Amino acid sequence: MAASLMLRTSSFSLNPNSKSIRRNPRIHDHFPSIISSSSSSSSSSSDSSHKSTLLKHRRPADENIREEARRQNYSTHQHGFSAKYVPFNADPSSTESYSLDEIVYRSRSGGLLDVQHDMDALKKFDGQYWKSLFDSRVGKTTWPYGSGVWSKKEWVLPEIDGDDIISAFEGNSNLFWAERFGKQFLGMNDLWVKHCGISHTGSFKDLGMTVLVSQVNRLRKMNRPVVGVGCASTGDTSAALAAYCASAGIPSIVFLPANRISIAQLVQPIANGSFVLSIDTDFDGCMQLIREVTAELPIYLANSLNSLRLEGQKTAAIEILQQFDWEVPDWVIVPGGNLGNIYAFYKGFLMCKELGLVDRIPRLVCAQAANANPLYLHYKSGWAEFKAIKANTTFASAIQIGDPVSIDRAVFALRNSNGIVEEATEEELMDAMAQADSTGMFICPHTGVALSALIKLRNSGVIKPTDRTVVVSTAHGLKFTQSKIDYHSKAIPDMACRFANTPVHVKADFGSVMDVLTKYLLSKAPK
Ligand SMILES: Cc1ncc(COP(=O)(O)O)c(C=O)c1O
Ligand SMILES: N[C@@H](CCOP(=O)(O)O)C(=O)O
Repeated sequence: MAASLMLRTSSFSLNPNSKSIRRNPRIHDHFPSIISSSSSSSSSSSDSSHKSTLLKHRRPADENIREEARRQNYSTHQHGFSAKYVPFNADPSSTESYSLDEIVYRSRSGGLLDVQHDMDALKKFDGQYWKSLFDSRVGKTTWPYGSGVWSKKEWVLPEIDGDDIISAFEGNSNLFWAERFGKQFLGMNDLWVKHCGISHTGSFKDLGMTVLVSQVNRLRKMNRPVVGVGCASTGDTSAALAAYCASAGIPSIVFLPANRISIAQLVQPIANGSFVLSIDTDFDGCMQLIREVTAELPIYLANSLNSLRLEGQKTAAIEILQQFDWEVPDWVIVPGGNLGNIYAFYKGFLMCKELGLVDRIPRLVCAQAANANPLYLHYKSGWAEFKAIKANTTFASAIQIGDPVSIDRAVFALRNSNGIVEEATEEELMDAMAQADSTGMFICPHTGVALSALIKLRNSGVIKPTDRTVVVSTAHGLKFTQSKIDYHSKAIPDMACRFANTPVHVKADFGSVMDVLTKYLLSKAPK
């Protein structure tokens, strides 16, 4: 009785895509439990009170969503989907590979690793099948598919049990139509900002961290030697690591460059109970130290050197395609620092192409602060020998990185997507941030770097007015209020702060207030 109630009630879950699911009988064969909760309607009752009673009792009152998923056995093991670590960009003849249950960050030769999926198993299902499946999971609270990352579980960590997943239902972030910014500053009508920073800990790092901490949770249950999880950070990775570890009850350790991250970012791991080390060096120094430490102690490395992270981050690319109804934008612009994310985007787009969801991938642009621009210099040299640099201070503090661990991944992504690298000076990135904010956004300086790159590429005619363009916004503007205060109070040496909106100090009397308001309204009146 309870089960049939559940099936009937689920049919009222108003899945906007249930029609497309019904058109594809193969999904019913392979994911019966999923389909039963999305399209098994047998009721045409118009009695809405009956429907709402049924909705209320979708699962027994003493059962939570994780238990519900367990009972329905949403496992995908039976379909033979799997993934393993292989050396990044390995020669096709290479047989080196590692189980994802091993603790390994580098290949035998010391190179990067990549997570390789069994594409033959995934290809047994066509593009329409995957589109329908992913679409059917958006906007639900079904464990774990309510997450934008885990809604693509088969392409992320196919073998992990739902019980081991640590998720804050991250992802599914707003793809914002930047109507006024596009029109006013660029003459563009199809400009979008993917707000990855409007998320659980305020940056895109949540997408990768849910995957990494879930896998750690699994490893610990398997009694693998993982006492804690650690990272070096410019502020966002540490915030995400702290939150997901706190949620899982796993100790986290973060190495932060002293006095180089915002107060908002510093307080995040403190509040979430991380063991916080403030170290007198820059991010590259912290990164070096965490690599050495994780080689000695039972601390699992959570930086994007660990390719697990990128499996989660790549879902932002898939989500962009999904939000455009599986149409491919012309350009995607991503701010780059340690350079994992640009590769994650490439990988997400490429998987969609290889599995038949789309027929091409967008051109990628990686945007760097001119004060921390090793990739830009490498690009300008025609990809000659890469040279790490000493990164200078930048308002885009989360990308103040001179020796990015994922340099090879980034070069690969850019070369294979006909990509471009641009840079932005401090004045350019701060102006772009202020301009965007003046049109109703509230972005971080890193997004300012990406918007500056867009402005340059529009001005040079590389990006056309009607090109569909997505700028990836990587963190929440509220993490970087001090830089906005400095800008708007014109307190930045050698910067004109052309778009500053300085508060007016006014005496507390009616006449003074009237005077300033009259002047203001006259300046705004239509000419
Ligand atoms: C807010 C923000 N934007 C962009 C980046 C760059 O991402 P990646 O290091 O993957 O290049 C980072 C971190 O490095 C970040 O924290
Ligand atoms: N911006 C990052 C720098 C580290 O990048 P990761 O992706 O390798 O963890 C941060 O927020 O720490």
